[in-house]
Order: sequence, then C-alpha cells, then structure tokens
Amino acid sequence: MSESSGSASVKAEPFVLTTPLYYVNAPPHMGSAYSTIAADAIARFQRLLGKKVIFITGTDEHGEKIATAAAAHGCSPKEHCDTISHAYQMLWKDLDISYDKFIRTSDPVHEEIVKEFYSKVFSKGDIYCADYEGLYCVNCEEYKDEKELLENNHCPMHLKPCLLRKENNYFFSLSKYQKQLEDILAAQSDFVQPPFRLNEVLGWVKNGLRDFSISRASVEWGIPVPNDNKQTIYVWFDALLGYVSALLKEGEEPTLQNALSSGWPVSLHLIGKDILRFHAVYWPAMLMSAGLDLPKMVFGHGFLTKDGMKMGKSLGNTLEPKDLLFEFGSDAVRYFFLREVEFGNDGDYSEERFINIVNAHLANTIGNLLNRTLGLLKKNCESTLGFDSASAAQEIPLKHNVKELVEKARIHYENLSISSACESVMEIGNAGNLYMDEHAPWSLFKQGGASAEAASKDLVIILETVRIIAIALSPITPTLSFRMYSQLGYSRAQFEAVTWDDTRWGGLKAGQVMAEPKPVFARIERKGEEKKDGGVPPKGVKERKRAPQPQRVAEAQP
Ligand SMILES: Nc1ncnc2c1ncn2[C@@H]1O[C@H](COP(=O)(O)OP(=O)(O)OP(=O)(O)O)[C@@H](O)[C@H]1O
Ligand SMILES: [Zn+2]
Repeated sequence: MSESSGSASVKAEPFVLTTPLYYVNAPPHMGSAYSTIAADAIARFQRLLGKKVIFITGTDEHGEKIATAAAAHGCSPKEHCDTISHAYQMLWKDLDISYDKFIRTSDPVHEEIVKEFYSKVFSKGDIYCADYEGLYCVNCEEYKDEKELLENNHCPMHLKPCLLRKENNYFFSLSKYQKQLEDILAAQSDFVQPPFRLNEVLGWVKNGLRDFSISRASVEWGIPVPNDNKQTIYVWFDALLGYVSALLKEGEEPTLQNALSSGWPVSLHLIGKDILRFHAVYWPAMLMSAGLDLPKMVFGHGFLTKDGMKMGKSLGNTLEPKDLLFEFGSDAVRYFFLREVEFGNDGDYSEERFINIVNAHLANTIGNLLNRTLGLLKKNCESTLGFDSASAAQEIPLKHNVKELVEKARIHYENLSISSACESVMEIGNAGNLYMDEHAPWSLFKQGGASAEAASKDLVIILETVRIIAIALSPITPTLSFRMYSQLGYSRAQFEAVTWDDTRWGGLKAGQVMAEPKPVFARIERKGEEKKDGGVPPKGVKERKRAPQPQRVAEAQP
C-alpha cells in the first residue's frame, strides 16, 4: 500500500474500501469476481489520485452451510475453508486484484474482535435471550418473513424451501434503532448508493424493524457466544466484523481500539444488492449499539444474471472466471464486465458480446491506434519523437477534447459510474483515431518537407493521446496499460509512479525513444475462425487452440 504523497504535516485520511467477505461454501465464480474487480478499479483510481488506500477483501468462513459443505467433501470445516479461501486468493491474483488485506473470519484475531464487540453490545443492554420460531433459508443464512417467500415457502433468491425452525437464541434489539436509522437515512442521503437502493432500504426500515437472532444453538462451526459455550454467534454478526478485524496490523494485539485506529470508519462498502439489508440496516444498528462510527457509504451493485436469475453458488448457474481468464486474459475480463454492466444495475453475459466489445475497444480502438502510430514512427522517424507533445499540439481541438474527456472520466470514477468512465476513455481513443484518419500522416510523410514535419508532429499528438488513455484506463486494465506505457518507451518504475495528474497533456518529450512496435492487445478469434499468426498472447493467457493471438497489424494503413 503506498503512502499519500501530500504534505507530511497533514495526516490524510485513508480511503478504506471493502468487498463482501465471500462465503466459502463453494469456490468463487464470476459474480464474486465482479464485485472484487469493481472494488479494485476504485482502489486503483483512488491511488492514482494520491490517496492512501486500504483495500480489504476476504472470506467469511463460519456457519451451518460451511459445515455441511465440508462434510459433503469428507473434510473438516477448517480444511474446507483453507482450500476455498486459497482458491479466492489465487483468483484475485489472476485478476490482478491489488488488495491490501485479505481477512479470513476463521483467523483467531477476528474471534477476539467479535467477542469484544459482542460484549460491548451486551453491556449496552441490546442482547437478550428468547425462543424463536420462523422460516429459515440456510442458503441466505437468514430467517425470512412468510410474505417475502414464493409458493411453498421457497426463497426467491435460492428457489429452495425455507424450513421451519425453533430455537432458543440470543437476540439483538434491532427495533431499538428504528428511529436512529430513519434519521441517518434521511440526513445522509448518500449513505446508500445508488440512490434507488436507498428507497429499498427506507422501505424495509419504515415497515418496522424486528429484533434478529444473533446466535445458533445447532451450529458448532462458529465463534462461541461469550458466557454460553452451547451457542455460536450467528454468521452474519460475526462476518460483518471482519471489516474491522481486517484493519489490525500484523502482530498487533487484537483489540477493537487497535483495529479502529487504523482506518475506521470505512469509506465504502461495495456489495451486491443481495446483502444490502445486512450492510445498510443490521450493520449500522450494530455499530450504533457498540458506539462506533458508521461507514460513509454502502454501494449495492446489481447481479450478473443467467436467464434472468442471479448467478450464484447455491443455484449452481455460475460462470467460471478461470475459463474466461484462460481464454481471454485478465484485462479483457475486467474491461468487459466493468464496461458492459452499468454499475448498480444487473447485466447478462454473452460470449458473442464479450468478444465484440473487447475486440472493438481494446484491440481496435486502442491497440491498433498505438500500433499503427508506432509503425509509422519507426518507418519515418527511427522510433524517436521529434517534438514535445506540448509544442506539437499548441491549440488543436483534439487537445481540448481530450482534456474534457479525461475530466469526464475522473468525475465518473469519483461517482462510481465505472462503465461511463470506460466510455469516456474510449471516446478519447475514438478522437485519436479520427485525428489519425483525417490527418493521414502516412501520405504526408510521402510528400516530404513541411508536410513530413507536420506528420511527425501528428504522430507525437496521437501517441500523447494514447499515453493519456493508458493512465485513465489503468484502474480497469492495469496490465494492458503497462504494456501501452512500455511501448511508449517508459519503464515499469515510471509506470508505477504515474498519478492522475499525469493525464494532463504534455507528458511526451522530444527525443523519447519508443519500443519496437508490438500489438498490446491480441484480437480474440471467434470459435471456428481461422487463426492468424502473431506475437505473444496477453498475460495470463496460455497458448491453446482458442487463446487469442495478437492481431497482425498492417503497417500504416489508414
Ligand atoms: N451473480 C452475481 N452478480 C454480482 N455479484 C455477485 C453475484 N453473485 C455473488 N456476487 C457477489 O458476492 C456476494 C455474495 O457472496 P457469496 O459468497 O454469498 O456468493 P453467492 O454466490 O451469492 O452465494 P449464494 O449463491 O450461495 O447465495 C454478493 O453480495 C456480490 O457482491
Ligand atoms: Zn435464500
């Protein structure tokens, strides 16, 4: 995690963001990857702004569903959790997720934090013991209201019957916080995002909040309730506190005070809409009870769907991210889902759409533009820039257009409109291509003299545009952006030192030598399409029949 470069005397507040802590009942799928990719793009953008970022992700490992999954695999719950949690960590690596902390709720330090928090809430008088009877969805790990269920008491999300359960449990007095929650939701209108989800939350709260059970008598795989070893703490009460435990530094004494002093409250909880109630109703009430600050924002994004149903582990209708990564590489996967799904709404996957979008945007608009320009520069200018980009551009409309589009992209990133941010960056690419086509530097070079000088200025202008695209798209496509930067003659260290300020026009300097032109993004060949030859496939993509190959780019074609 990099420190902010701001004034040393002012301790800048870190930007702390979290993904859900994923339930390890089954390995990760494209839905879990989606939340994490989105969080990663936001974390990378905030780092570009120079903020100190603490990006938290991890796994939620207790509860009945885990114990059942472990038994089905013939292993202990701990062994099962180790395997699945490891699978998440490996997938995050393959997806270039730049997390700062991976928290596992089976970590002993987390148990200490949960117990201390529970005791605080208990001392506040917000925990009591009672009998409860209700319909329980084990896949949601939640008691349900009969009126929210489908026919025969089926859970609308998991399409499985909820079972009648009766237990003597500890309860949290959620109802006590009804008024305070209503006040917060009214006063802090951006607490729940996007805005339309706030109405959903307001609806739940206004309908009346019921106390909820925070222990289980029948579940052994969990954190024991302090002073009652016969019960374990309800998995949600335990899991939400993972966001706090994650802030503990290595080897630090696991106390709430230590954890909270390292970045609480969280700036952003990024979650799927399925767990909005836990984050926007239960969690703030729990925090108020314990006297802790509330997170600044909870953003509930939509679902990746298959045939209109949420893709999920319990339904088993998931898309395998490893397959997509193997075939298309991490930049393509990250770009497609962040560009295609308007952040906040649901979105459907289709392979055809995936290939069309990724080829059109990454291979053609960006990759081809860079490659054509470098080809011309090699042929006519020995791959060396003859002008500074600042002096080459002077008062051309493209420069102003790029400036406006970069600013649009920044605002979209700030507002978590990630898809719109991608769109603005791609418009820069379109503007660069248009400039190339209108100026036709390949024919200017042929004319020689002043025309050739104008052509070499044009190449600098286009490469400056590509440089800006590389930075502005780097939260979405970090490895592609690095490849673009390397093609422009920069080192890894120079790329890593880039900030959002470097999107200002004027970075490229006369005399800078470009690398040997190589396609930065391999066009994806469709099934059955004849394979064209080319160079190295993108990172993460192993050579095999359907792996995309870099496009053979005709040199200096208009
Ligand atoms: N189809 C999906 N689309 C978008 N995000 C998803 C999807 N499925 C899971 N997620 C992300 O994972 C979080 C839930 O994590 P969890 O580990 O419970 O996965 P799950 O597959 O939804 O499980 P289940 O199917 O058992 O309910 C969601 O809040 C969301 O952030
Ligand atoms: Zn359910």
